Amino acid sequence: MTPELKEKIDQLVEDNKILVFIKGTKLMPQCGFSNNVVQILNSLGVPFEAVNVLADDEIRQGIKEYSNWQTFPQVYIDGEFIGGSDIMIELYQQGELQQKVEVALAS
Ligand SMILES: N[C@@H](CCC(=O)N[C@@H](CS)C(=O)NCC(=O)O)C(=O)O
Ligand code: FES
Repeated sequence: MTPELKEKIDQLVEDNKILVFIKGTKLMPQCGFSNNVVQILNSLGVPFEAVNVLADDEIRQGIKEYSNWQTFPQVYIDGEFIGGSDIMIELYQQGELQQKVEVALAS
């Protein structure tokens, strides 16, 4: 990955307390896995930013290396890589996601 791309991703992660890399947009997710995390975050009613990896192949490939995670969605909360759809569903069901999000938004 180029230093420029790493810097671009660093900036995105830094600027957005809750950031998701998904296929499609918040309003129109293009895959069921991406849709899962969008709906979970919508149901929590928290602000979040979404990057559509289908619209940017450089980011689509680069973020896999950056996160060391090969699939989408990818979720970052407060600069920390959380995981994908399975992990988000699990955290949500355990009530841990609500907690993480509250802590992130309060900081
Ligand atoms: N078990 C994964 C499912 C996600 C998944 O399998 N994503 C695939 C299909 S959308 C993917 O991103 N493949 C890599 C790519 O399309 O670049 C999760 O929990 O997030
Ligand atoms: S785009 Fe086919 S499974 Fe996600």
